[in-house]
This record gives sequence, structure tokens and C-alpha cells, in this order.
Amino acid sequence: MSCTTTGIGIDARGIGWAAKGNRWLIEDISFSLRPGERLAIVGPNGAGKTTLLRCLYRGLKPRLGTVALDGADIWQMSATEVARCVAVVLQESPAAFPFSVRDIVFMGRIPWRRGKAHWSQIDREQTEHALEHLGLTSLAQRRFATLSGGEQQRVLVARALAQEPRLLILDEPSNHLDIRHQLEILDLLKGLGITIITTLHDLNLAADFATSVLIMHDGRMLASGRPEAVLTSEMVSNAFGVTAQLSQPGSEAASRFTFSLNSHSGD
Ligand SMILES: Nc1ncnc2c1ncn2[C@@H]1O[C@H](COP(=O)(O)OP(=O)(O)OP(=O)(O)O)[C@@H](O)[C@H]1O
Repeated sequence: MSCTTTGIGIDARGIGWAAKGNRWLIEDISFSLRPGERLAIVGPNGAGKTTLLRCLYRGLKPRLGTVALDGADIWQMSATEVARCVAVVLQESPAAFPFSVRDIVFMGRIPWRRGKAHWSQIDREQTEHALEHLGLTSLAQRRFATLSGGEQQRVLVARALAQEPRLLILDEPSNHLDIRHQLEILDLLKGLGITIITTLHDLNLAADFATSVLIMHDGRMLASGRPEAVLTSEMVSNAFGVTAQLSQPGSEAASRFTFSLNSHSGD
């Protein structure tokens, strides 16, 4: 992606969503990020993390609350305007279609295309740059469907970067990745300098990656703030229903959680 891209501020206020006639799946979620900050959303399965993400990129219209990018309500912006600011990497993948890796990454340029014009020189450059950034140049001709889960994940991140987003939203980006690729991809995302919101199941990765963490439980916000303030043994134990212990093996080593089942569970 372009090295000149900068992050954007996001302000989410009182977000609530429910399917028609059903219970609230998420309720009263508020947070704000300054340009370049990184938020990790954590919480147990079914807590509402993906539903919240969908409200943030216009995938779902919140029934309550607002989402603003640098002060502009995303529902007052056109879909193209939002797509020029916000890129999304979801868990589902376009594996069923016979596209090459390069074709998929080119799709990130669609919001920048004028009408039915051919790809521009900038589109080509951004696509090649994104492929290179994710170490995918040698796989560019391969059919997407023939790649491993981890390679596919990297292609979807490359597609998002080709879009030149100022806010990148990711649902479990480290899914399918081995530990080296997990660390590499989070390191690469950190280095972009843009605003990032991601769900992460691995709390240790979340603590290393994020400038702030939002813990969700049962559709609500249990806590949010700096990772060291929010990811405490007590909070994590409450949210996940396990015993979480924080270890601090040495002053220069980051704190790490170890987990065990509560003594009354699993009988
Ligand atoms: N469109 C919908 N209609 C009804 N229920 C839904 C809808 N979308 C999600 N849900 C339900 O809302 C709850 C929260 O789902 P969501 O996918 O947001 O959780 P999550 O925290 O991302 O979970 P996971 O960690 O398992 O991915 C789940 O119980 C899910 O079945």
C-alpha cells in the first residue's frame, strides 16, 4: 500500500444491534480511536465480536448508536466513500471462484476504479506492492482455491492493503496461520501506521499487538482501555469462565497468560 496513507479516527457511540424482533446481540458499545491506534476486540465465542465489526464497516446498520470516521457518520457517506477509507478482512474466503491470487488482490482496487475503465498504472503498482508486502509475488499466478489456509489469509490481507485503507478491520487475522506467520502478519500490520480494529482469540497476541483492548461478554462491553489495564487475571477469568494467571518471568519479558479450567467445570 501507499507509504503516504495515514490512519483515520473512529468514534463508535452506544452501538446496539438485534435482528428484527429478536434480543439484542450487542448493546451499548462505545469506544474511540485516534488515527494510527490499534484496537483488539476479545471475548468468548458468541460474545458479539463479529456483529460489532459488521456495524463498524457498514455491513450492518446499528439499530442504536452511531459510527463516525473523522467526525463523519458512515451512514451519511456513500458505500464507495467508505470503501476508500475502510478495508475489511473477514473469515470467509472466495475459495469457490476460479480467481488467481493477483485477480483477488486487484479486487482491492475496485473502490478506486472509475466506471468500467481498465486498471490504471496506480492500480497495478498498488497490487504488485501489496503482493510483495505479503510475500506473495511467487504465488501471484496460482489459483486462490489451491492455496493453503494460511496463504489464502495472506492474500486477503494483501487485497485489503491494495485498497489503501485508512482503517483496516480484521476478523481473526491469525486464524490458519502458524506461529511465525501470525507474528509476521501482526508485525506487518503494526508497521502500517493506519488505524486497525481486529478480533483476536489469542490474548497474548492481543496484548502485544493492540494499543487498546475491548473485552466483550454476552453482547456487552466488559472493559476497554490499555491492554495492561484491561487484560488482568480477574477480568479475563470473568469473561472466559476459566482461571487465567498472568506470569511475569523477567522484567524485559512481556506478561503472559496461562489458562486452566475452573475447578468446578468439566465434570
Ligand atoms: N444475523 C443474525 N441473526 C441472529 N443471530 C445472529 C446473527 N448474527 C449473529 N448471531 C448470533 O449472535 C451471537 C454473536 O455472534 P458473533 O458472530 O457476533 O459472535 P463472536 O463473538 O464473533 O463469536 P466467535 O468468537 O465464535 O466468532 C451468536 O450467538 C450468533 O449465533
